[in-house]
Amino acid sequence: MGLITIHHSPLINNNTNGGNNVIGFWVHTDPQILSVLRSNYTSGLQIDLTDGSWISVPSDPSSFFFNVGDSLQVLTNGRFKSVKHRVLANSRVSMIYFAGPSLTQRISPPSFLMNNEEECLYKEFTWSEYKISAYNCRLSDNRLQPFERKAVNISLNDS
Ligand SMILES: O=C(O)CCC(=O)C(=O)O
Ligand SMILES: [Fe+2]
Repeated sequence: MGLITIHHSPLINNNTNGGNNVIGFWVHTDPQILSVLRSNYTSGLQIDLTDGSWISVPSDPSSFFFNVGDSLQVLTNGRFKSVKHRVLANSRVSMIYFAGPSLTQRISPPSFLMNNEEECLYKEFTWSEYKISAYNCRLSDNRLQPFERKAVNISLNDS
């Protein structure tokens, strides 16, 4: 299953916000498996480095940007991270294909990926269970948290 969206984050004068960045799309992780993004020549997409700083993704209209979603984080048992990101209001236009599972699909890592004794970080759930749970969360929440088996601390710097 998939979904295609087109985003336009209009340019908003920073002076109207006391010189602070104006956010076009608030911080979130993508819920699906993989997001494939193509943008115009305008930057604005930023990744949360979890230490309070943000790194900008350079715009390149001749490249695709792939982003790991929450479902792929679970499918790889945390090996691939679904990073928090946001978009600044900056005349940016992007088109994104979100590749997601079907509603009844169980999301859990395949056995061939698991090392001996490796424990699943997440309880098994279906994509529709995730979606129902996500409706009760805020956009910026860790929407995988209700499915964690125990407190997992996944940071960008984990090996
Ligand atoms: O507009 C962008 O570059 C990214 C938008 C986004 O993060 C999303 O739609 O999930
Ligand atoms: Fe996103």
